[in-house]
Amino acid sequence: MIFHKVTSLKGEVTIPGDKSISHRAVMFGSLAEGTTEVTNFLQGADCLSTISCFRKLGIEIENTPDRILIHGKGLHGLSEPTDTLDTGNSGTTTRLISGILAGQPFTTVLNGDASIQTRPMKRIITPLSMMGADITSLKGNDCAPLRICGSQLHGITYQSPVASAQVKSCVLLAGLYADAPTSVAEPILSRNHTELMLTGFGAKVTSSGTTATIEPEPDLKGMKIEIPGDISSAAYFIAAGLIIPNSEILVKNVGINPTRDGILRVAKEMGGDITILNEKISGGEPTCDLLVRSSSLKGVTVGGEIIPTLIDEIPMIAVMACFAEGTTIIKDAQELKVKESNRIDTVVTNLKAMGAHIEATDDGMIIEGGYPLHGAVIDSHLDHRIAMSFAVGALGADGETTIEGADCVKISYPEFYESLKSLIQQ
Ligand SMILES: O=C(O)C1=C[C@@H](OP(=O)(O)O)[C@@H](O)[C@H](O)C1
Ligand SMILES: C=C(OP(=O)(O)O)C(=O)O
Repeated sequence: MIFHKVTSLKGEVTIPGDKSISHRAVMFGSLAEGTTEVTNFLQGADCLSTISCFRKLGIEIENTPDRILIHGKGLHGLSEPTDTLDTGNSGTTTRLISGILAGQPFTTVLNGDASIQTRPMKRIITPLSMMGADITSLKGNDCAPLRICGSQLHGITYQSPVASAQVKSCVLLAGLYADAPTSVAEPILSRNHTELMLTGFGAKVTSSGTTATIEPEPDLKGMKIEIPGDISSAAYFIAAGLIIPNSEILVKNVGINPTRDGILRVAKEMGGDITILNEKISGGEPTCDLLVRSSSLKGVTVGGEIIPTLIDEIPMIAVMACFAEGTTIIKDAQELKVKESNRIDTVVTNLKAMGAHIEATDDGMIIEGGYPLHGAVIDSHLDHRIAMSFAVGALGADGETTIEGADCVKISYPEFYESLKSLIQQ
């Protein structure tokens, strides 16, 4: 897909449903008694992978344009699938479903695409094995394909070495099937959608600092869920509005859960002109609209506790930093190496191709902003976050930019390019 520099972005965009929350609605709705009705569900390929897996586990799920109906069968209502569950490109599907499958009285094999088959699964194999699960990486490389022979699980207290909501959620979901309460502590608090939504379904989940604890065998009851817009998708329009001159974008329906809102805090610290409007609670999560205007940005240091709250937005922050005066340092972000692509490498290589002054570090990158970017051929590595971040960067770069594998945005934001184009002023 080819992009050129634009002079101004104006208008409004409504952000589609949150990917993390959409996955969880399907999973928890499947484990609840009765029907769960979900509106503003994200029809991205990752969430469709979750639907397909739960259908194979015997759950009837009606997917219509205005709502999803999940006919849950209760905690013990899943049935043995007849073939491998395909988790596609989705780390969230792979890791969360593994926690559920560990507690089932049957064996399942899970696999996904080439990217999923390189993503680390030892981080879930270790705690699930401590709980008594029999889980094997079939190629012996601690990645998918995984075979999970479910069994009676034991409650554990687990200290996770990584701040990861996927690890935390996996262990808490296995804890639904354990013989005693299960606790997970993490080095820094990660997104808490699992804790919030499971509580809504009737589970007993308590959180204290960076530790979450779940009681086993709750009666989960189907419910209605309105999914808020995904701040990780909003990030592209926030950045676009700030870096493109003469721009004003109203970004509507953005989830601003404090465990996810790091991008807003960083954009404001960089000098971004962002006004929060219409704050409300939707589906148990805080949401708002954001009015974003072109701004003169300055470099910042991003590291420590804020990292889990903006981990998926770092490619966009790196591109934004090229349009800011001064130095931006991104650190404590080693997790970027184990996403859909190695996002330290893919960001640094592609930004260098556009003329940016950027160096990779072991846990992030250092960017000298203020040097104009020029068009280049960008390899997305089929990573949706890379394609979207560079599409925005291309609108501020001189000349022509080609994004290879641009179609991968279907993973988390199928309408991304249409929404971006609708803002371009001729
Ligand atoms: O739990 C989730 O929904 C997610 C957690 C994060 O991954 P980690 O748990 O690996 O940090 C994030 O990068 C991913 O996009 C979605
Ligand atoms: C890392 C991501 O997702 P997942 O881990 O679910 O593949 C992402 O969406 O940026």
